[in-house]
Amino acid sequence: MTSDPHDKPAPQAGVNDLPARLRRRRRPIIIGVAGDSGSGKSTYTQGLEWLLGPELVSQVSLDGYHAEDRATRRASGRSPLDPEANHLERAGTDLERLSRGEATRIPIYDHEDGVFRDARVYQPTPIILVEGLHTLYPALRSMLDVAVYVDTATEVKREWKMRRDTRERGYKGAEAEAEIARRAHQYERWIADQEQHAEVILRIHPSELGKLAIGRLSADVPDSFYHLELIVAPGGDDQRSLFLPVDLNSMTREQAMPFMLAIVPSQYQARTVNVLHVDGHMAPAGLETLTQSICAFAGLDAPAGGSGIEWPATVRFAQMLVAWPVINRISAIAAGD
Ligand SMILES: Nc1ncnc2c1ncn2[C@@H]1O[C@H](COP(=O)(O)OP(=O)(O)OP(=O)(O)O)[C@@H](O)[C@H]1O
Ligand SMILES: O=C(CO)[C@H](O)[C@H](O)COP(=O)(O)O
Repeated sequence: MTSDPHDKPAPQAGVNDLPARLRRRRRPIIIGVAGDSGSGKSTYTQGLEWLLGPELVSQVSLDGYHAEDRATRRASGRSPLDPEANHLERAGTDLERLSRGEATRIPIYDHEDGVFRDARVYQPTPIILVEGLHTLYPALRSMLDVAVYVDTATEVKREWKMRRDTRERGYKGAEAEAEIARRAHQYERWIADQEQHAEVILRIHPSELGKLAIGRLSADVPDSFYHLELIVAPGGDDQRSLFLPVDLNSMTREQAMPFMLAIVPSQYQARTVNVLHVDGHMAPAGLETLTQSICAFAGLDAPAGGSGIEWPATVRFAQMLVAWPVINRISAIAAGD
């Protein structure tokens, strides 16, 4: 760790042939992502899959390790947020096998109807994204090469979860409401503490641009605008991840406003971290430059569309914000082999 992150050079583009290095490795790199249900874990890590492609990256969901399916939970009253209602030791054993590069049977939970499907034999890719409610619990944490936590404000998470669970997971509105209310204290009790173990934290709040205006904000703030807060603690000597590979100030020169950027070196939980705040309109040119800079740094071809989902610019931007420190860490690991 450094006490003064300012004296570090900016990252150079094109220094790292990451795909070739990753293909040469025998053991996968494991990225763990934890956070509440509906916080955006899958959404915000899909940027890594988009950048690196399915040959190099795949996801494992820990939801398959729930001890009970939805109908059983309704009868028992247990919550999937309770670590005791999950087979975390078994998840740890499976993850250990994957980390040795061995094909492993992974249990599958199907959210569409809330039942378990047949376990699937999973062939490890060079990078494995493990996402779930308890990913940074002790049973799993020691196997992770990078730990990420997504912390989305309650009101934002509520809206996203309501919409998704009623449209895609077969919940009735009232039922989804009741479930969210029931889980509020469970989140604080069982999930939130994992944040202290993460080296990359993404916080998402409602847009705060209105508070920065003098008098009244004279621009639209659509519902899709959020205040993103990216907290990065360097892993080992990896100082590059603290800084974005581009000067985002150029985004303020775009026609479209409003936009806010702040970079705040901080001490947080006894660690030196950098905190990046962005809020508002994510200009397409800035997003493109950020994507290209990450690709150039890692020696990646620019992604040719392909994830099947056209993400709004605000979501894609957050995906790239998370991808940057993670790719830095992956590069440092792959370079050290
Ligand atoms: N910036 C955003 N704007 C609008 N919707 C978003 C945004 N980010 C995520 N969402 C939506 O929020 C919902 C929850 O996201 P996601 O499924 O990624 O969460 P999760 O943490 O993986 O949830 P779970 O653990 O329950 O599977 C999804 O429908 C996703 O499309
Ligand atoms: O906390 C969750 C993580 O996604 C889910 O609620 C849990 O996996 C159970 O899923 P479902 O609500 O679809 O039965």
